[in-house]
Parts: sequence; structure tokens; C-alpha cells
Amino acid sequence: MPIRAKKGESEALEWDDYKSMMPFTQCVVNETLRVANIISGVFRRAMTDVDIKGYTIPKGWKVFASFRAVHMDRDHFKDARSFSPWRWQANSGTTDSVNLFTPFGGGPRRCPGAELARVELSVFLHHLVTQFSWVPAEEDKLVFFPTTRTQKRYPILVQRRYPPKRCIE
Ligand code: HEM
Repeated sequence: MPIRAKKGESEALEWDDYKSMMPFTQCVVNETLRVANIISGVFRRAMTDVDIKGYTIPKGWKVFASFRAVHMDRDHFKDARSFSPWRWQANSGTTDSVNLFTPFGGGPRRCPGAELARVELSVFLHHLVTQFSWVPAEEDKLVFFPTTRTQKRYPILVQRRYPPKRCIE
């Protein structure tokens, strides 16, 4: 792993090491969170009357802010239903503002575990793809409603790789 190779044998990996490397893994994590986030949105209560795009959300009403609706909107993400990590390479992956990609919510209640979740996903993906290979155990089907998921939870047959695959990031 290039990150490990840059450090001394007994030197621990640090946050900056992780942040400086694995750029494509970050794209895969982003794309996974865009297409199949476990959380599809958040509830908010209007503390006052809120005017938005010609509508009024009256004080006290609850609204559901659907991240999923935005993340799967073709106007913002080309071929929105395609899993394409490469879309995150060129730019932020979206056509404009940061509010178009909010898998961890936003504002003062934004998920405090966001970076931990991302690093855990990155470490998991690194070990999965470098040390294991897999094939589908049975035919499965991808569905997009009410959320993105596989009908049979995508059962797989896993094999350890000998030797492990080299990481090229
Ligand atoms: C992929 C993994 C995760 C996703 C997609 C996720 C997403 C979210 C979202 C959407 C919210 C609501 C944010 C809002 O209301 O604007 C939230 C809140 C929260 N998350 Fe996460 N989360 C993840 C992992 C984690 C982890 C690993 C931790 C802690 C170790 C964590 C701790 C929390 C806490 C404590 C809140 C409540 C924050 C508050 O209400 O002030 N989450 N998360």
C-alpha cells in the first residue's frame, strides 16, 4: 500500500496520510453515498414561517428533506442511476452547488461521524479489493424504489487472493 510504504516500520498512519492518498477510493465512497445511502433524508420542523420558491412552510410544520431525490436527480447528476465513481474525479461530481450532495446532512446537526464513516469505508474497501475476489452467488436484481438496493441483498462467494492485489492509488 503506497501510504504504508511511505512511513517507517513502526510509524503510525496519521489522518493526513489518509487524506493525501486513496483519491479513487474517495470517489467510490462518494458515489456509494450518492446512489445507495442508508439514510434517504432528514426531518426538520419549521421554527417560523419559511418562504421558499413561492411556497410557505408554516411555522410548526414538519418537512422531510429528501437527499435521495436530489442525489438521483438527472438535472444534477448525469445518468443519475448509473454507479460511476469517475464522475467525482473531474470536479465535485455535481453540476453546481455543494447542497446537491449531502449524504451526512447539513448545518449544525450534520453527522459528526461523517469522517469516521468515510475512513471506515475506505479501509474496508481497500482490504476487500486487494485481498479478496468475489462472484455473485445467485442472480440478483437492482431496484431503485423506495431506495436503491438489491432484491436478495447481493449474496456473494468470496475468495482470498494469493498474492494480494497491488494497490495502485
Ligand atoms: C455512512 C455512514 C453514515 C451516514 C450516511 C450518516 C448520516 C447521518 C445523517 C444524515 C444525520 C442527520 C444529519 C442532519 O440532521 O442534518 C446523522 C446524524 C448523526 N450521526 Fe451519522 N451517519 C453515518 C455514520 C455515523 C457514525 C460512524 C457516527 C458516530 C460514530 C454517527 C453519528 C451521528 C450522530 C451522533 C448524529 C446526530 C447529530 C445531531 O443530531 O446533532 N454517524 N448521520
